[in-house]
Amino acid sequence: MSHSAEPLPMTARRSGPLTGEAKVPGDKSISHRALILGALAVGETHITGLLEGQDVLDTASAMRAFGARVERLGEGEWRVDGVGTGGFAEPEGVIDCGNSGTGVRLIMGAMATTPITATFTGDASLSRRPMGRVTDPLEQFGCEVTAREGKCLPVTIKGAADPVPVRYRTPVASAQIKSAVLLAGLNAPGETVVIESEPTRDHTERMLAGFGASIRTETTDEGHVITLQGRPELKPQPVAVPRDPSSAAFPVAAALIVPGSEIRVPGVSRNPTRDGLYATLLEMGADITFENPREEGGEPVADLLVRHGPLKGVTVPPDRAASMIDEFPILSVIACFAAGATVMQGVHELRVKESDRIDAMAVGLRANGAKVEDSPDSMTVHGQGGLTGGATCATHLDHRIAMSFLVAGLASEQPIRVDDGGPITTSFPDFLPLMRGLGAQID
Ligand SMILES: O=C(O)C1=C[C@@H](OP(=O)(O)O)[C@@H](O)[C@H](O)C1
Ligand SMILES: C=C(OP(=O)(O)O)C(=O)O
Repeated sequence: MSHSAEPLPMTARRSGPLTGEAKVPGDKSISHRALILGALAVGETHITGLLEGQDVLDTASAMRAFGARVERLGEGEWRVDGVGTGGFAEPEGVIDCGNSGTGVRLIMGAMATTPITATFTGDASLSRRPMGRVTDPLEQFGCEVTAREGKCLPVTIKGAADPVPVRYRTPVASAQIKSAVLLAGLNAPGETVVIESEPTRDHTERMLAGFGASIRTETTDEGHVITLQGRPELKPQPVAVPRDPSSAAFPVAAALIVPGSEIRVPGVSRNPTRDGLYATLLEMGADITFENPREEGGEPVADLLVRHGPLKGVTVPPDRAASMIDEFPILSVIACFAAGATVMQGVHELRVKESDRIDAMAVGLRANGAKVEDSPDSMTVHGQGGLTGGATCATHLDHRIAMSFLVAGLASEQPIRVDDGGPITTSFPDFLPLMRGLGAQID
């Protein structure tokens, strides 16, 4: 579902030291996958720590529409009664994935090799995003796709009655493309293979293995090669969703740039395929310690202790981009408070997210006094140890753009306003109370 049509302006003001504990919500990527794999397993999957953001709630509704029983038992606690690989029923209505690229692309993959027809829609942001990157490889399995001009939503897929397995090299580093192909491969006979040049987040592979699928990953001369044996019987597993490192990035950034701050962020995933921002922050000289490292629900996690301190600009290499793809907007804010230039390379994918994130950040930061350069594939912020603020930023239906500018306003000289904070509920429904609890002035 799309969030309410009424824009929700918000303002962040210079705040005193942020202190306390920031319990950020469950990981969005893992939450989508838990619901989808739960729906494709035979029997009952019990999920704890599920992110109850709109993106994930839309995936839960979609799984119901395809015939799974999906029930909320309590806060973050959900039960999914799955229909088995290839067991999806034809949905009666249109599948509205709201704002979520992950939701729509993974669900298209999950139904493309079952002989049913489904039509997918989304909000204005999702309707602008490219779907051909997923529907092209799905057609190779034998499904039929009709889409709006430019291969955008609405998309209708007539699933393959007699699917064939696929060997596919992803043209861009994208876990959504990889995952859509693997999920389609679940109901194709034989081996489905995905080859990526750069490794991307591996939650689908980890969870498929956890649910009993035969899946292996090798690094060869061809790249990163993932091979899935089709038609497994997926066995329900308890899934404990770790806290989302992409959501943690916002309170972490706020603590780094607001003088005198010291916060703890417990139980955050430290999956190496998601860790690029934290590697970058350490190179910038950030005072972050990772305490109590442990394994939870098949993912490495740690408690973060974050303190304000001086930061210096760095160059982020292109081969790190995939491991921090959603964190560049907030990194560009942190970079304004560092000394010297922060250069972000290989970031062209940011142009096809909920908004063109390079443009949205460059325009908004410049309006608030920052010196920013951008190219089709890069962004450079010339850090001046602070930000003037005072301007209103357009968020373009993009939760990460909204949260990034609100964090910036906590340490800028003048308040920073966003035109619409409504989309924040897609990934971080408790962002405002959590940040206010640390001492942030946002209203
Ligand atoms: O697979 C996933 O859960 C995601 C993959 C990334 O997208 P791409 O696959 O388009 O890079 C990321 O930006 C998105 O927030 C979540
Ligand atoms: C890009 C994002 O999500 P999605 O692609 O699922 O819309 C994000 O959460 O930053």
